Amino acid sequence: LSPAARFQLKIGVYCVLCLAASALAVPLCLLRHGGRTVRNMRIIKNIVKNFKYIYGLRFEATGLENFQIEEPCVIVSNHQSILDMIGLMEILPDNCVQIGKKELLYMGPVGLIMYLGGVVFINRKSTSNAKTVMAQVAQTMLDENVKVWVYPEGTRNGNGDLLPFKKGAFHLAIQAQVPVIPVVYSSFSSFYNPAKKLFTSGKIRVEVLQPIETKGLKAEDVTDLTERCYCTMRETFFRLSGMANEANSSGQGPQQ
Ligand SMILES: CCCCCC/C=C\CCCCCCCCCC(=O)SCCNC(=O)CCNC(=O)[C@H](O)C(C)(C)COP(=O)(O)OP(=O)(O)OC[C@H]1O[C@@H](n2cnc3c(N)ncnc32)[C@H](O)[C@@H]1OP(=O)(O)O
Ligand SMILES: CCCCCCCC/C=C\CCCCCCCC(=O)OC[C@@H](O)COP(=O)(O)O
Repeated sequence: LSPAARFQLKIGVYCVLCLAASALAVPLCLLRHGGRTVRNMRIIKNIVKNFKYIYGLRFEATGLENFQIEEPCVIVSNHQSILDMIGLMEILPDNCVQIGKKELLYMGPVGLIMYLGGVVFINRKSTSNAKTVMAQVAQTMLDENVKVWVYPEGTRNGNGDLLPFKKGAFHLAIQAQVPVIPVVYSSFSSFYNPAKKLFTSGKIRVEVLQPIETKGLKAEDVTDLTERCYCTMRETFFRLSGMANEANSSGQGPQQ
């Protein structure tokens, strides 16, 4: 097999695996909990945690104790690829739902299992819709003590740096007055690169950083909170990925 065909095959297997595992998990979730609830995430997690063995991925996680807080929180992490779902389930704390784009709902059994797991779907093309949904989430997380996982880059990005952060996650944290917990995954580029048709086994470092408190912060502090979080996560990303620290710019976004 050529490297390109091998790459396509591995991705194809991943898609089939996700579809098949979802089709298996749907009846399990329905029998166990009867419908849409975050408690289904435990079932999904226990299944997905085995995917890493198929691809020879190893995870080395530190800072997991930072998830041990009583109150809800907003977890923000970097987003490199569809493989992030494996890294997500590797460390996902209990009672935690993710924010996802609504297009994911239409992936057959995969959409259904996300729905059953309590994933909150937003329409990224409509800021007002996204804001309304996020405001409801702020209330729900307090009422039901759930954590919310957001990818603040808003899209996948595997180019070896972080995209500038969108502000939704930070509005959410300030509205609910709950801490932000940053989570950083090291770069996949040494073992996974679609442009180079590279997909081998590899090790991923994950660090759960200390909670950043938002008590007393107001809407006008969102930009500052976003930027602080971005800088900390970018530094951590370069450190975990073994790259020279390029994060000496003061603001968000790639340096000119
Ligand atoms: C069993 C086997 C199973 C196998 C398969 C299993 C599968 C799954 C299991 C479950 C796993 C689920 C995994 C799901 C992963 C999903 C990943 C994704 O889909 S990532 C993409 C979607 N997520 C996001 O986009 C989140 C990040 N985006 C944001 O936070 C954005 O801010 C937004 C979407 C809320 C809005 O974006 P946009 O319209 O582009 O607007 P902005 O530029 O961000 O903001 C415009 C101005 O509005 C202000 N703003 C933003 N939000 C708010 C708010 N909530 N309240 C008030 N104001 C807000 C913002 O500040 C901007 O104003 P400015 O003046 O510029 O500051
Ligand atoms: C009957 C319909 C069949 C549809 C077949 C689709 C098969 C797809 C199967 C498995 C794919 C695995 C999905 C795992 C979930 C990962 C979520 C994810 O990473 O979404 C990407 C999104 O965050 C960002 O989107 P963009 O980078 O902006 O784009």
